[in-house]
Amino acid sequence: MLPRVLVCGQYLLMCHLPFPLQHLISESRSHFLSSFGPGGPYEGTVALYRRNTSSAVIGKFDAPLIHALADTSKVRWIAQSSSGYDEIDVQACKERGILVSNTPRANEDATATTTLYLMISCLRRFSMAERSLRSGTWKTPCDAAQTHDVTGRTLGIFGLGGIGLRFAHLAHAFPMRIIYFSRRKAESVPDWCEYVLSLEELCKQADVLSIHVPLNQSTTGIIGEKEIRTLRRGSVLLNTSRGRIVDQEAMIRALEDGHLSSVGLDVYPDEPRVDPRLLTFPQCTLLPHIGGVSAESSRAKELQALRNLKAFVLGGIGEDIVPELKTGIGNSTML
Ligand SMILES: O=CC(=O)O
Repeated sequence: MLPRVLVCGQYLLMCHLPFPLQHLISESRSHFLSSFGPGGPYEGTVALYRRNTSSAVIGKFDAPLIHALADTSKVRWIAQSSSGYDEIDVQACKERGILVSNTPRANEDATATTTLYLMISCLRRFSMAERSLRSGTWKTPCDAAQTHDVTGRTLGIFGLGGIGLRFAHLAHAFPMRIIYFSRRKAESVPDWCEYVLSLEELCKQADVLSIHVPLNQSTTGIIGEKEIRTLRRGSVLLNTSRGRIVDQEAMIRALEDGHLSSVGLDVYPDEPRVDPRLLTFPQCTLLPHIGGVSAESSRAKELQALRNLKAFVLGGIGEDIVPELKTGIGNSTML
């Protein structure tokens, strides 16, 4: 039997592939996990193409799912079609010899553009102004004279990966002063992109703090009460990464007492649920996790995930393995 790839989640491309694609037909997690055996619809599957949309049917790829998958199937590769892979328990994958790839780069421009929009909208209150026009009250209650120019402000970028750097370039055009903090000082970044030595220093200096680190154990809740209160009064917080990186309760308290003038969010801790208290701050701009999605980025993500799968199926090892799994690869290849 030819090795097969199972598509979990939305998949749009029509292209010729050197392996058969099976689409998910399961309507429950238990059906999914019991379908890899002999005679089952997913028999012969060695790799999965995955999007987060599959969670609605089969749930997150948490430790129980990964262990069950390893026990009942020959799956050795999960190609996540997005840059974030926090819905996959990579430690469990490591224990069971399953590799995970993601699609870094593919949505850098889309996500950076979304962050730019959120920043402009928070400072100039454009989303609020549009809502006043649409509700028939023209400019009221948005008072444009109370809004702020972007030019000349200090943008603090937390995490200077591909998206953070692309956003830095876009924001520098105003110009803004750009500072960043990452686990390490980035190589070959422009001189105008200044490294600061700690997250605390970043928060002290920024008028706008923008989050571009991935969600993992060490970043969960990393922007908490202390970091938010270290920002100057009236600062803006932007998050297009993952909701759980910010302590939502601390953020809402800071909106309530005016320490944060507004927040621009594309992500929330418990999506698709949005805490109703956030809707009571009209000056905030809130998007429904669409930041990394455009026609171009969706195509690029699918192509990149398929390239990773093709390399795995044909050569025994794919590309874009997530950092946590880059060591000890030898045991997990198909060959
Ligand atoms: O949120 C979008 C992504 O992780 O690509």
